[in-house]
Amino acid sequence: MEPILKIRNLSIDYKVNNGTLRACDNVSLDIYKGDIVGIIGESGSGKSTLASGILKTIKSPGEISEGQIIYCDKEDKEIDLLKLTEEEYAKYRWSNITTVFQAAQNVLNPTLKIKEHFLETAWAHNNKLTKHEILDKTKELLKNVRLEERVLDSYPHQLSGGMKQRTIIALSLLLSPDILILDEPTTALDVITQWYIMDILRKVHEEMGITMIFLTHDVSVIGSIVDRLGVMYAGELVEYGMVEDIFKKPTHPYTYGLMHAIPSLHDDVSKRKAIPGYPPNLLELPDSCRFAPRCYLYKDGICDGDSKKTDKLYTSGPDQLTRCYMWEKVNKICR
Ligand SMILES: Nc1ncnc2c1ncn2[C@@H]1O[C@H](COP(=O)(O)OP(=O)(O)OP(=O)(O)O)[C@@H](O)[C@H]1O
Repeated sequence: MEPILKIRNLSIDYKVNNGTLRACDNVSLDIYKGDIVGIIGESGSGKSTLASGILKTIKSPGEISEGQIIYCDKEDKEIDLLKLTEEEYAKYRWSNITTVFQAAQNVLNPTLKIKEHFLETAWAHNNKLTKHEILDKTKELLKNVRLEERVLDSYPHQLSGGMKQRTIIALSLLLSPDILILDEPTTALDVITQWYIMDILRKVHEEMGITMIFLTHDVSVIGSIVDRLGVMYAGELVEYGMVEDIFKKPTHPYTYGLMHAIPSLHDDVSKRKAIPGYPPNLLELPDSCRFAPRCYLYKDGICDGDSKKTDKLYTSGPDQLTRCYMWEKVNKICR
């Protein structure tokens, strides 16, 4: 399988009053064509910053300080997105790489009918399309997200939150992009609507083969849909691999903690455990490995938490990478 996106040593900083905060630190990962990838991590771990980096929407006081994001287009041409000017990148946004985020519903203009959103978006990228062509495609997309055609004549305030989110998903697919980035796409919705939307996205993926990147703090929502899972902690990617491997054999103690914190219907809820402690303040990182203050391997003296050894990712399985150099011990020692 070929990567569609190669992220290399991506670092993104925010300049704040009391210093520079590196929200995304030296992140490298390959996203493969047609895959569904989940990026999980606690609040503040840098997921949204990573998404904004890929979309080149980082705003001051943030800036991309180093790295490359190579996008392989539909003709297999490699484009370094970070080298594009704002104008050049605009050609790729919507048509190639698009996004749906948590507060996406607010991007619907309250004074425009839903159909006008579709027409304006399509014409902004290709003014040769006829109204008929756009509405035909729109109706097909609405069907994919299980919305009736009548929503076309509605105003946003006449739709429920879940309907608005499905409208945005349909809108994001209008120009047949090949990458869809979903940043907490269902967080603001109730649990039933969350599952309904995840099911729709699964079907959209089946039918369109689009590469999807989900960013969320809630692994239980995406666990059943993603092929690969990346785990972020304090700005770093700490583990990346196939979702079954990560669920069955996590090789970073943080991932282990996350997997054992998820409640399940099949086992004793009292066995679920929250990870003790809190993520570090990114302006006052520990001298040790960033996870050491919360790690059993470190607390039990099995690992010395040497930060220099966490500068890179180690191969911990045929298709699995981890930042923990004691990864072989993780499943034996963690509890
Ligand atoms: N505009 C900004 N200015 C200053 N710091 C920022 C800004 N945006 C994000 N940060 C900081 O960058 C770090 C990563 O934030 P980010 O929003 O990327 O994390 P996240 O994992 O997406 O969290 P959440 O799930 O809560 O959205 C945090 O410490 C945050 O305070």
